[in-house]
Amino acid sequence: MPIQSGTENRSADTSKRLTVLSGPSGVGKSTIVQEIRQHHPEVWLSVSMTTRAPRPSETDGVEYHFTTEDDFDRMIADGELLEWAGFSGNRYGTPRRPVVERLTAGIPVLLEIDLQGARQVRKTMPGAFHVFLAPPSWEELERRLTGRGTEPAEVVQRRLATAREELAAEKEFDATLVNTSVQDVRDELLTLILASRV
Ligand SMILES: Nc1ncnc2c1ncn2[C@@H]1O[C@H](COP(=O)(O)OP(=O)(O)OP(=O)(O)O)[C@@H](O)[C@H]1O
Ligand SMILES: Nc1nc2c(ncn2[C@@H]2O[C@H](COP(=O)(O)O)[C@@H](O)[C@H]2O)c(=O)[nH]1
Repeated sequence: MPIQSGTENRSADTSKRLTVLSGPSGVGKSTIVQEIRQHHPEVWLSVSMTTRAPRPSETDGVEYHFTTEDDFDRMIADGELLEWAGFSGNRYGTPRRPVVERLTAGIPVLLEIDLQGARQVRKTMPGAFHVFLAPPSWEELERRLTGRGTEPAEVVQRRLATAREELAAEKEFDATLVNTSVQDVRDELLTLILASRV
C-alpha cells in the first residue's frame, strides 16, 4: 500500500483530531467511509448536507442530510457550515456544530468532502490531516464511476472532467492512499486517523 507523506505543519489544537478524505468521484471514498463506520465506531463520521436527490440506496441522515436549496442558503447565511461547495450541479456542506463538539470532546472526526471543501478546511482548521484517495489507474476510475450506475452518462462525463482537476491536486495533501483493496485502505486510513491525535 503506497503512502506518500507530504509536509506536515499542524498546530496543537483540537483540529489535529480532524481527518479529511478527498479524491475524485468514483474512487471509492464512500465505500471506505462505510467500512470505517462498520468496523471503527470510535471514529465519528460527519454527515454532510446536500441539495442532491437521494439515490435509491441512500437514507436521509445516514449518507447525507438531504435538504432544499433554500435551507442550504439559510445554513450558509447563519454560519452553520464549516465548509461547503458546489459539485456537479449540487451543493454539499459540513454542519459545523457536531464536528466542533466531537473535536472538543477529544473524538477523532472524519470528513469525506471534495477538493474545494478540503481547501477551505486547510485554511480554517490548520491542524487537520488531509488524505487523498487515488485510483489504481484512470481506466479503473472510469470503470468504477460508470459501473456504479447511479448517474446518467452526461453526469459521469462531468464528474470525470472534474476528476482530472482533482487528481492534479494530489500534492496538496498530507498523504495519498491508492484504493486497490478496500480493506487495506480502511486499515491504513485508520492508522492515519489515530496517529498524532493526543
Ligand atoms: N477497491 C475497490 N475495488 C473495486 N471497486 C471499488 C473499490 N472501492 C470502491 N469500489 C466501487 O467503486 C464504485 C464507486 O465507489 P464510491 O461510490 O465509494 O466512490 P466515491 O469516491 O464515494 O464517489 P463519489 O465521490 O461520486 O461519491 C462503487 O461501485 C464501489 O463499489
Ligand atoms: N465540499 C464538500 N463536498 C462534499 C461533502 N459531502 C460530500 N462531498 C463530496 O461531493 C462529491 C459528490 O458526492 P456524491 O455523493 O454526490 O457522489 C464527492 O466528491 C463528495 O466527497 C461536503 O460536506 N462538502
